[in-house]
Amino acid sequence: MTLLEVENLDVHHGQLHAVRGFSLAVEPGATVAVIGANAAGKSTLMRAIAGSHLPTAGAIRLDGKDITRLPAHRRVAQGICLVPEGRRLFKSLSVQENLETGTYRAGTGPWNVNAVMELFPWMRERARQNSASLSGGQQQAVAIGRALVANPKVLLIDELSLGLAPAVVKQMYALLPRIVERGTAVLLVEQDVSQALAAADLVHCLLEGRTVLTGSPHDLTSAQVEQAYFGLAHAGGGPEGN
Ligand SMILES: Nc1ncnc2c1ncn2[C@@H]1O[C@H](COP(=O)(O)OP(=O)(O)OP(=O)(O)O)[C@@H](O)[C@H]1O
Repeated sequence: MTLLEVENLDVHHGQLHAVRGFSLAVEPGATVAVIGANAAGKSTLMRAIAGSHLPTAGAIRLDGKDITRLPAHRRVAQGICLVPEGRRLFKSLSVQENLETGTYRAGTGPWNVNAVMELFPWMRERARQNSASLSGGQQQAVAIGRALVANPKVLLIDELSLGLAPAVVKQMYALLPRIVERGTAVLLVEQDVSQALAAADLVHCLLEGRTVLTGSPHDLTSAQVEQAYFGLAHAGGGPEGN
């Protein structure tokens, strides 16, 4: 059964139609990427799936169960966790304390504070360090760890690479398979197209809130992706003109 299903989703900010007729399916163990330029609607989509912004139309199902109107905190308990854009750590708390906040309403599964510290070994030495004093990459790691300890079925990551040096981005992406191999599907939003294409089994390209291209990165040419990303021409390869 499809793990996460989004069907014909519309999301508004007042009069602004930010996400238009968006559909996607995330299968267990998959890594799915949503790419798109600034203001394409990526973060709005992630917040709608996480439950912090209610859609105006369409449906979101997890394990076949309709969660479209479920509040965000109850989605965490059902198995959806968001790593928000800009990390949003509790800056006055230590690394360990930030991780512990994620255990509230945690599901059962392989992840706990110890497992996260095995994934990011530097965290053990810095467990008591204030999170505000960490580098951007370290803060991103803590934000991912805080979401993982809730044992999500689907981990949503909004802009993994934002503000990070290329070498750090590479390290973070290199760890994604270790998350997926433990049974957590990943849905990520990314402006770094090459990283997203390298990591994902399936990619959706958003332009002004619509999917303009979708497919396996292996089947898409870089010209198709570029045209869809920048809205240069009819890109082909997916559901268009919703
Ligand atoms: N809270 C808000 N109130 C009003 N408009 C918003 C709000 N958040 C986003 N928007 C608008 O919705 C549209 C989509 O924004 P969104 O942040 O989802 O795009 P994005 O693809 O994530 O872009 P970025 O990569 O710049 O974060 C934009 O036009 C943006 O200005």
